[in-house]
Amino acid sequence: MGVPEKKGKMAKAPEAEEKEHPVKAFGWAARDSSGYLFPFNFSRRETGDEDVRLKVLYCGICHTDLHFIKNDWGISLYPLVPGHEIVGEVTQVGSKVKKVKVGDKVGVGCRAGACHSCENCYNDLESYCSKTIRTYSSIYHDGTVTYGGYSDTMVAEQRYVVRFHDNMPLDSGAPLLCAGITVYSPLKYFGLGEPGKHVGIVGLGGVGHVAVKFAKALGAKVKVISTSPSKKSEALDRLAADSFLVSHDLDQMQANTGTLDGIIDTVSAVHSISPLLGLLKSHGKLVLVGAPEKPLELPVFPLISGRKMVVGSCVGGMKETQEMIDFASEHNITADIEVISMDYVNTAMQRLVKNDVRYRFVIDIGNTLSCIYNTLEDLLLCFSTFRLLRYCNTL
Ligand SMILES: NC(=O)c1ccc[n+]([C@@H]2O[C@H](COP(=O)([O-])OP(=O)(O)OC[C@H]3O[C@@H](n4cnc5c(N)ncnc54)[C@H](O)[C@@H]3O)[C@@H](O)[C@H]2O)c1
Ligand SMILES: [Zn+2]
Ligand SMILES: [Zn+2]
Repeated sequence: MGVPEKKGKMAKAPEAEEKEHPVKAFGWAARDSSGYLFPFNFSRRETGDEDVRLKVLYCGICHTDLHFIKNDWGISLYPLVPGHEIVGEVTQVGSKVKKVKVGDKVGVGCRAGACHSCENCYNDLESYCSKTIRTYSSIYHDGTVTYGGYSDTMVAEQRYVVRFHDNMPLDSGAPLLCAGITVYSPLKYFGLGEPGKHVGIVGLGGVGHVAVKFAKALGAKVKVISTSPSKKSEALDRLAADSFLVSHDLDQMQANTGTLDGIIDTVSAVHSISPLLGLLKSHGKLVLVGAPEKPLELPVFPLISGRKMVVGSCVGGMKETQEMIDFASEHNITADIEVISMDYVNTAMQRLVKNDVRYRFVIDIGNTLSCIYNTLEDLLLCFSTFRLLRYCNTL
């Protein structure tokens, strides 16, 4: 997800916003920073001329969802429906939509809108627009709060919809809409995803494991740098990385000094970047995409002496997101996933905190969200009937 600047205290969405649009929607939302998600009724706008409506089928769980539901960055709007790795089937299109048609399989990622008139927008870099609108927990053009993909239905402007190819599985393809573009974009922009380049990937989680796949497919040599020696065989055998380095093994780190052209750092928590800078060649680039809630310490001397760069990257523009999906489709790149039902989401969040997932949870929204809804309705109906019968008996 686009990582926003930290601002002030948590905001609260006005209660009235939950039902202010004409189209009923149902999802799961966090109501406060306890991070617990509950079933939630809300509403979505009508399908506008430029809009695509979809039935949500799958939605990945990004660590950003966890940051947001816990208000780690101080910008969460509650109630908050997370989810920005959304795949679904188009059910309706506006009169000006040319890009997709009813029945197409499409994806919606981290962005719902932008100003479309600034330099970044002209250059198809919507995620860097100062008025960028996130898929959830953001304020849309009409002043209402955006809600994400842990929900049955979604509506998105066609510019923010990407086409899925027939050979792309919908469940394991979903995480590419955030994790995929988050690594594809800096690999391309910083010239690291190229034959002859040696790239390090730090943090073998949802974003990191996809980074290995894209970097390999783009022709780079890949080294995984991890705190967990247990991930070595997975990195080498399952993800086809070229080598593996345990970050707290000082001998291994020393032996690899000055070997990497660049590093993509996906770590979600505060950590020391000093040892990573040591792994870079002169003029090497450390690209931060992980978004810890507190600032990292920046050691200046290794930067000066090696003319090294520490840079950041925020998802990617919509044109590049489509390019990434096309590339992934051509090279059979998908995420390694564990598909879960909607009612497992709170357990999944607890497991994500403990890094207990290989490597991305994906919620089977299409088959499990409506069931829960129906089950809840059925339960309410049974309860009412039961009370009625009891009432009759006592007469
Ligand atoms: N820049 C962007 O546009 C963008 C996009 C997507 C996600 N993100 C951010 O990237 C981060 C990773 O997201 P994810 O979905 O891959 O999360 P994840 O939980 O799947 O993976 C995080 C990885 O970091 C490792 N890690 C955690 N704490 C660590 C520590 N102290 N030291 C070393 N390694 C540690 C974990 O073992 C895991 O491999 C999150 O902060 C997320 O918000 C940023
Ligand atoms: Zn994300
Ligand atoms: Zn703009």
